[in-house]
Amino acid sequence: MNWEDGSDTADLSATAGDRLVGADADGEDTAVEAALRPKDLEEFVGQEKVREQLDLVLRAARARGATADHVLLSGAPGLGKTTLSMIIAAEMGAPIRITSGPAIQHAGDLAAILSSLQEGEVLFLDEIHRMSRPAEEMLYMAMEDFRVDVIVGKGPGATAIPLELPPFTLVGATTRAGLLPPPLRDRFGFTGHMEFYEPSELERVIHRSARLLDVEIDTAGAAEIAGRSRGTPRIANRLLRRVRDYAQVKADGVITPEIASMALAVYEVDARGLDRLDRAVLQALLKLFGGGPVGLSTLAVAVGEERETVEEVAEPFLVREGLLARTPRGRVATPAAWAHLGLVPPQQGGGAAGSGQQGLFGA
Ligand SMILES: Nc1ncnc2c1ncn2[C@@H]1O[C@H](COP(=O)(O)OP(=O)(O)OP(=O)(O)O)[C@@H](O)[C@H]1O
Ligand SMILES: [Mg+2]
Repeated sequence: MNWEDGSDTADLSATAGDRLVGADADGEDTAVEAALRPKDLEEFVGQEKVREQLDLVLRAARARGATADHVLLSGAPGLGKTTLSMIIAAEMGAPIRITSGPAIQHAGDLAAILSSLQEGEVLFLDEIHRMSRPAEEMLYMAMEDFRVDVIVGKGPGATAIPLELPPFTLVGATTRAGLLPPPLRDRFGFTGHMEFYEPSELERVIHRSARLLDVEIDTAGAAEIAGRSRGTPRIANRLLRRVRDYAQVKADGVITPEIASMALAVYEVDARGLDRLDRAVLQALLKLFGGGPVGLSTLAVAVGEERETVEEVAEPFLVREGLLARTPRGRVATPAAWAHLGLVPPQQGGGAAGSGQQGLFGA
C-alpha cells in the first residue's frame, strides 16, 4: 500500500521534498508515519473545531445505525488529513479504501472502485482536486444517489447501464479547496478546514511521538522543536527524528533544548523554522535590495534558484510568518524580517544623505 509515495506529486516536490522543513511527505515519513498516526479522535491533537464537529457527525450516524455523511478535509500538507480519514473509518468501525485523484485517470477506474465497495465502507480520495473531469462527474451521482452509469461500448452504440452502489462514506482530501468545482464541494455533508497548529499543540504531538519512538525528551526540548516546526505535525515529527539522531550520536540520547538547538543548527533550521533557502531569499531581499520592492525574477536570480522555487517553496511560509509581503511593485521585507536576521533597516524617507542605495530600488 504505497499509495503515498509521492510519485504523482511531481511538480516542485523534487526541490521541496529534500527539505527538512518541507511539508510534503518524503520516503522516510511514509515509512514512519503509519506508526505515529493517532488512531482515534481522542488521540488526535488540536483542530478542536473540526474534531468537535466531526465527533457529532460520526456519533449521530452511529446512533442512527447509518453510514456517515461524506466528509471533505481541506488544509495544507502534513496537517493530518490522511490521519483523520483513517480515524473516521476507525470510529465508524468501517473498512477504508484509499486512492487518490491522480490515480483515477478514467471514469472506469472509479466505477471499478465504487462497485467493489462494501456497505458502510470509507472511500478516501486524496488530492480530490486532481481527478479527471469524467471521473468527477461520475462521482457526483455516486455521492448523491449511490448509483453510477457504466458506459458500455463506444460511439453511437454506447449504452449506459445503471449500477446500484451500497451506501458508503466518501472522505475527500485537498490542499486546494478553492480548486474544487462547486457542484462537488456542495455534495459533501461536512467540510473540515484544518488549520496550522499552535506551538503548544505541536509540543503535545512531539511528546506523543517521542513516547512511541521510545525517545526521552524534556518539556523545554519539545518546545524548542515545536517552535521550529512551521505549525505542521509532519515537520514536527521529522525534526524530532533528526534531533533524536543527534542526541544519540553526540550525547546520551536525551533531548534537551540545548541538544535540540544544536542539532537543528546542524540542519540549518533556525529558531523560527526557516531553512537555508528561506534565509537566502530574505538575505538577498534585505542585503542586495534594501528590503525591496524587488521583482520575483530578480530575487530568484540573486539566490540562484528558479522563480517557481522561490515563489512556491520559500515564499508561502515567509508570507505566513509576516516576514515578506507580495505587493504589486514587487517583494517587500517587513520590519520583522530585518529583526529576524539581526539587520538594521536603512533610514526611510527622511532627507538624510547617504541613502543612495535605497533610492535605486525605490521605496
Ligand atoms: N492532530 C494530530 N495529532 C498527532 N499527530 C498528527 C496530527 N496530525 C498529523 N499528525 C501526524 O503528522 C503526520 C502527517 O499527517 P497526515 O499524513 O495525516 O497529513 P496530511 O494532511 O494527509 O498531509 P498530505 O497533504 O501531505 O497528504 C502523520 O505522521 C501524523 O501522525
Ligand atoms: Mg495525506
